[in-house]
Amino acid sequence: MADIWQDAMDHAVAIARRAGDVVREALLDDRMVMTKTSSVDLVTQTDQKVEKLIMQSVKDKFPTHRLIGEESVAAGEACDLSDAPTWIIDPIDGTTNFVHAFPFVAVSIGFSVNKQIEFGVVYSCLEDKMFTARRGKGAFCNGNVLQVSDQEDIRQSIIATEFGSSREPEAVNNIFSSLRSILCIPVHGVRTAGSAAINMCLVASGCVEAYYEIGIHVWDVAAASLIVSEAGGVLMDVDGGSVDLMSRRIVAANSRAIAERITEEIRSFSPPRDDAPPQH
Ligand SMILES: O=P(O)(O)OC[C@@]1(O)O[C@H](CO)[C@@H](O)[C@@H]1O
Ligand SMILES: [Mg+2]
Ligand SMILES: [Mg+2]
Repeated sequence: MADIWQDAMDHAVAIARRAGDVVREALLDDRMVMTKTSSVDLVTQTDQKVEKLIMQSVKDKFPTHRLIGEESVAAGEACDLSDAPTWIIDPIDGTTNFVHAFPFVAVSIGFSVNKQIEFGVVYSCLEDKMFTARRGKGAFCNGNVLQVSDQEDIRQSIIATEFGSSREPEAVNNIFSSLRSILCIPVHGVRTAGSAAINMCLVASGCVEAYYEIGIHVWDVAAASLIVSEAGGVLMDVDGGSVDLMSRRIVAANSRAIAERITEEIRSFSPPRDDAPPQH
């Protein structure tokens, strides 16, 4: 039976690759840096240019589809996920890495129907790695099958996370408290790629056993969430319940056991949801 979303997924891969060309070309220019929620929450004209490129291409080809984009939301658009076919876009996941030419910079495109991710595309454009997943059909990197790690012992695992963009002492203490508890399980190591999407693709690739973070947004993780689950991984809320991609909290792991062990060490809190009414 023909896959009704194959055309859309093919378009996502093609536009992600084209967006990657724009990112690589921009690396050669002087990257004008702006800030958003804090002095370390960076955005560039390339983020905005890439999001416009992706969104316009979707509007032209799929005019009835809805769009959620990081930079559009930052400019005041709503972040409401309905049952309608919806493209969930992070034009550059890893903007700080982009500004510093640190080689983990991803274009992330998730596609949701009835609030279920149907396909995910994460293009790590400085590595030229195209991560893809179609619901029920597996996860791939440049066409090669992805499978999570079979490591069952967390003490022989590497865990990924991010420090986020807050430099408020209380928020930083919270992050480091969880980090210290996890490091001292002990685990083999903790890594931060600087991109949630790439951290999750590393889980899907079997390179790290788990990734967790509080503070992510739906556009950081929508595409990679399917890539993890189609590679045999598990998604969970930081308190151990079901993951909610709008909650800004996630654990992605190679197994339920390791995911649950991670949740035991996280000092959880609840940031304002992505779909929360705007604060006036
Ligand atoms: O702003 P960007 O570059 O799209 O997001 C970069 C990022 O590192 O910030 C989030 C919070 O730490 C991470 O989850 C996410 O991947
Ligand atoms: Mg991001
Ligand atoms: Mg971004």
